[in-house]
Amino acid sequence: MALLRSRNAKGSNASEIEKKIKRGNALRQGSSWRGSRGLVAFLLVALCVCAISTWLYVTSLDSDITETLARHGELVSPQPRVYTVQCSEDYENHKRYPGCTPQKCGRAVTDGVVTREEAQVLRRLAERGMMLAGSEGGASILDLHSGALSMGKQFVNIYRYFQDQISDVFTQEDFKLYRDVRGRIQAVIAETFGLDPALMYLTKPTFFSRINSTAAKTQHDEYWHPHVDKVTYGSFDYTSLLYLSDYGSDFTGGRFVFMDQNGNRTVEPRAGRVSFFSSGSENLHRVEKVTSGTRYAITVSFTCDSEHAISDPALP
Ligand SMILES: O=C(O)CCC(=O)C(=O)O
Ligand SMILES: [Fe+2]
Repeated sequence: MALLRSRNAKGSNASEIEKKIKRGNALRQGSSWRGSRGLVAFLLVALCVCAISTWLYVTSLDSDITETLARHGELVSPQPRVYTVQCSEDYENHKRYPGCTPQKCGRAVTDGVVTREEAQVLRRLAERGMMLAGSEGGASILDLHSGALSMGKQFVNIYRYFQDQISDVFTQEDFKLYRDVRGRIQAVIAETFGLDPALMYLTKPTFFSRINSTAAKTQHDEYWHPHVDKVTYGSFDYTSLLYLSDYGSDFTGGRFVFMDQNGNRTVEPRAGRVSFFSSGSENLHRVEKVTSGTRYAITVSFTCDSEHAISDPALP
């Protein structure tokens, strides 16, 4: 009996030990599950941090832009949006022309000077002209005044090369529209910078540009380099750009960027939008590479020096 009891006692001891072991295992399992839950939470947080940093990095790559002066979707009208900047010393190395030489420098954007319909007519004119030839690389120009048109890796004079065919491509009305638009741009520049429009002259080059994402074949195709118009073109005192297509729908990339010391400021092209600025190094700028589609614009610039004046383009 005693043996039996002691065996029984041993038996109940054994089962208690077994229970304890099971409880211990269960507890250990529970705590390891809790441990792995902590690990999963940690991994999730780490993943989120990675995703947010990648997103921040990608958006910062997309734009080194500090400020957008005019977005594609907004209509800047009737008054131009004007940003004043301090004039550079560039003008001091040139003869001064009172009533024209920049005393107030800056940049401005307006959608109230050229209608979208007029921009479309000018764009068709550019398309027809460039259909005659065009660069092999991504950037073609057509200078209506000199007749220079990109052709392959060179330029041809459309007026000489295509002679009589030209009247099938451009009409007198096209040239009249160019003149009207040029006059309106001249007036808005004069008004904005406090100039006498009669003392400003159209200067060369004045050209249509067509840019797409084809790889550059020559230096002429490398439109994206930062530059100062007064240095690049010499005679320019005021530059204007009339956009003939829409950023975001006709093309991507291709924003105009003012490169200031404290950041980049961009203008998003919009058909009919005129962007204008004093041409000195206070307005260092570049065009972003076009990543898809085709971008059309016209550069129309003015000088204060009558010796650099050109007449409006006309059919020969
Ligand atoms: O097309 C543009 O937006 C700018 C062109 C330009 O910088 C230039 O013609 O000098
Ligand atoms: Fe420029």
